[in-house]
Order: sequence, then C-alpha cells, then structure tokens
Amino acid sequence: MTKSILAVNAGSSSVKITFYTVENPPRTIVDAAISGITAPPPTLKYQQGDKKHKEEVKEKLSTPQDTFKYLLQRCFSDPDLSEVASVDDLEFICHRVVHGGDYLDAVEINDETLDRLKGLEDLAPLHNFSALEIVRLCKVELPKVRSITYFDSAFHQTIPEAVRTYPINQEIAKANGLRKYGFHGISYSFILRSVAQFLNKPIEKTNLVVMHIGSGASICAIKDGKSVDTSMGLTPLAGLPGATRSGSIDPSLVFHYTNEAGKLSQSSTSEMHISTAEDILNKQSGWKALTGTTDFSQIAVENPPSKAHKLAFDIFVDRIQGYIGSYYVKLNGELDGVVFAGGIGEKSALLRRTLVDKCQCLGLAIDDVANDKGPGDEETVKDISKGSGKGPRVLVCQTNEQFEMAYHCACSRS
Ligand SMILES: Nc1ncnc2c1ncn2[C@@H]1O[C@H](COP(=O)(O)OP(=O)(O)O)[C@@H](O)[C@H]1O
Ligand SMILES: CC(=O)OP(=O)(O)O
Ligand SMILES: [Mg+2]
Repeated sequence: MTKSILAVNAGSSSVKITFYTVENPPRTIVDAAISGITAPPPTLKYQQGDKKHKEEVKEKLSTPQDTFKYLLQRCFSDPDLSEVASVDDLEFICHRVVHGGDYLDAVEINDETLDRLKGLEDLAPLHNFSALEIVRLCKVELPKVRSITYFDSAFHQTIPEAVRTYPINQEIAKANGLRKYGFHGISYSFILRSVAQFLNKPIEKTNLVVMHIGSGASICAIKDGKSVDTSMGLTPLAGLPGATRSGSIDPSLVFHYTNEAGKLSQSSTSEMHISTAEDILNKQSGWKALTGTTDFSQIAVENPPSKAHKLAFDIFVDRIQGYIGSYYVKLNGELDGVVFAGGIGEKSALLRRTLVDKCQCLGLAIDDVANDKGPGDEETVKDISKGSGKGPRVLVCQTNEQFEMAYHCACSRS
C-alpha cells in the first residue's frame, strides 16, 4: 500500500492534523483537530469522508505533545480507516512552524536544523514552541518518518529592504535578527495559487490584497505574485488585533502598563522565556480583553450584545480599512482582487460587507446575495463582487495550510 503524508498545524490554542495520500495533488484521508487547549474543555473535530463529528475531550491535554498523540491515536484506532492504521503507513510529516527566521524554504529535520530552529524559539516563543515540541516528539518517537518543517515567514522573503527594516541601530538589528518577517505565509501561498487559477491569470502577474483573518489576523500586499508588504512584523503581534493579541500599539505603552511588564511572566519556563508584557499583549488583549470572548462570531453580529462588542468590531474594521488603503496605494491601484480568508474572513458576511462599503472609493463593490451565502463546502474561491465591473474583484478563499504543506511535499517528491 502507498504511504501517506501527515500535515500538522500547531497553534497556541489548537492542534490540527490531516492525513493525505502521497499523490499530486494530495487527497485528504482524514482530518482531526483539537481546539480550546488553553480554555478547557478542549473540543475534538473529526472528519473522514462524509463522517463528521464534534465532541468534548475528557482527557487532560495540557501540552501540544499530549494533544498531538491523542489526535494520532484517534485516527489510527478508527476501524473505518484502513489507509492510516499505524506509524508504518507514514512517509512524511509536514509541520507548520510560524517563525523560520532567515530560512527561505522548507527544511528537513535533522540534528543540525533542529538546533538552528531551537535558536529561533526566543524570537517567537508563543508560536514556535508548540510546533517544535511536536517536531521533537516525532524525532524521538517516529524516527523512521521524515519530518519537514514549512515556515509561515518564508513567503515574505520578497518584502523590500525599506519595508522590512526597522529604523533602529542597524548593528543591533542585524546581530539580533530584528526586522519584519511576516507570517501566515503558508496560507498566503495557498490563496495566491488558488485565486490566480480562479482568475485564470499566471501567478507572476497576479496582484492582490489578501486578508488572513482568524484568531490571529494579518493582511498582505502581493505584487506580481510576490509579497511586498504584510502587517505582522518581527513577531505575529504586530499589525491587526486578534482574539487575544493587541496588534500594533505605541511601543512605549509597555513601560506605562504595569511595573511588572519587563519581568519574566508566570508562563515562562526553561524553554520559553517570555516577559509579562509579551504575555499581556499576546494572550490577554484583543477581543478577549475588550469583550471577554475570543469568539469573533459573537462580536460580528447585527445587534451586538454590548457597547464593548460593537467597539471591538469597529476597531477591527478601522485597522483593516487602514491597511487596505495603504496597500492599494502601494500596489499603485493595479489590483486584481481583495481576498477574504481565515475563519472570520471566510465566515463573517457582516465584516466583509462593512469593510467593502468603507472601501467604495477604491472601486470595491459587493453582491449581497453572494456575500450572505458565502462559499460552499467544495468551493475554494468564491467571487462576491457586484456585477462584472472594472474594479478589483472581491473574493472569499477557504484557505488550507495543511493542504499547502502536503502539496509542496508531494511536488518535491515527484
Ligand atoms: N460566523 C463567524 N463570524 C465571525 N467569526 C467567526 C465565524 N465563525 C468562526 N469565526 C471566528 O474565526 C476564528 C477562527 O479562525 P481560524 O482561522 O479557523 O482559526 P485559527 O486562527 O485558530 O487557525 C475564531 O475567532 C472564530 O470565532
Ligand atoms: C501567525 C499566526 O498568528 O498564526 P495563528 O493565526 O495560527 O495564530
Ligand atoms: Mg490559523
């Protein structure tokens, strides 16, 4: 029997795994995800063919490693799943690692690359930690399966120097790798390829403003198929606010927030050295701080339950609108489309309509019926623009980071 590819997407609060066939393009065998690890009880979502279900997880899953092992076992023990029944059925494991530092492409894990990635952990303690914990586990427990890491930052290596450089002492900046990296690149790569194909344009001639807005949110300007700017920076904290992240603030705010801000946070461990300020701005801000919920579907409603919910919605619209305006100008107004993606971008018709209404001066217009309906299950890209006008298309793309990794893995093998 042919072997399969396992793609792992570990976030700060969720672990998603998908098994694919090793073919080009890969075919999904099974999809399993656990979310809410940081706000128990965690929930499991499992999908194999038409079989779909959701359940609360009773076991205590306190680490990304436990969560990954639980998901793997859940798939291996499914009696209806003959294609993946044990580790022996695996050929590759693809891991999404958010921060790849200066890595320009995916790398295979060995002692040397793992060491280099370890050195990046301090630059992205909240994001790389979970993924690397799982990479380490696979190396020890599944030593025969090749592990490949794919980096969110790699897509943004084309960002010009003047955009990626922070105006600080350049010796210090270079010595410490302090520059804009940008993230969600695995997702942007999937979206770019899917949208170019949808528009029937070569990738290298495609110009887009793409929003990946989920619990972490960012936006990217793509010119001639290359990232020329994005809202996240040295870390995923910069730019747009998110479920628990503040997004960009005046950096001096940190020094006025509390006297404790510069000290090590309680979540700091021997592997993860994070300060109280990083902890507050990454984990205790955003929608959670403003409204008490991290679930944007409770905020993006016609009649918000409180003024705070309305404010959170308005803040998000304001920040995104600012970036769309800026990126429209950076692309010289020559864009093929504005794309909504990520959990919020794909599901919130209200956010899409509000934003497009506020960007009318750029020639954007939305078809209310198409927008309210959103994309169908099998529809990767949907055009929700009004008429067949000359302005940029307004599109929704159902992004898929696990597929993107498996796709590149299968391509590099064949
Ligand atoms: N109908 C909806 N309207 C607005 N937001 C939604 C809707 N459905 C899901 N979301 C939001 O999408 C976010 C999750 O996005 P997703 O990209 O799937 O997650 P992650 O960033 O964890 O990968 C959550 O904040 C969730 O509340
Ligand atoms: C980079 C980033 O913010 O990732 P996520 O949205 O998965 O948290
Ligand atoms: Mg995500």
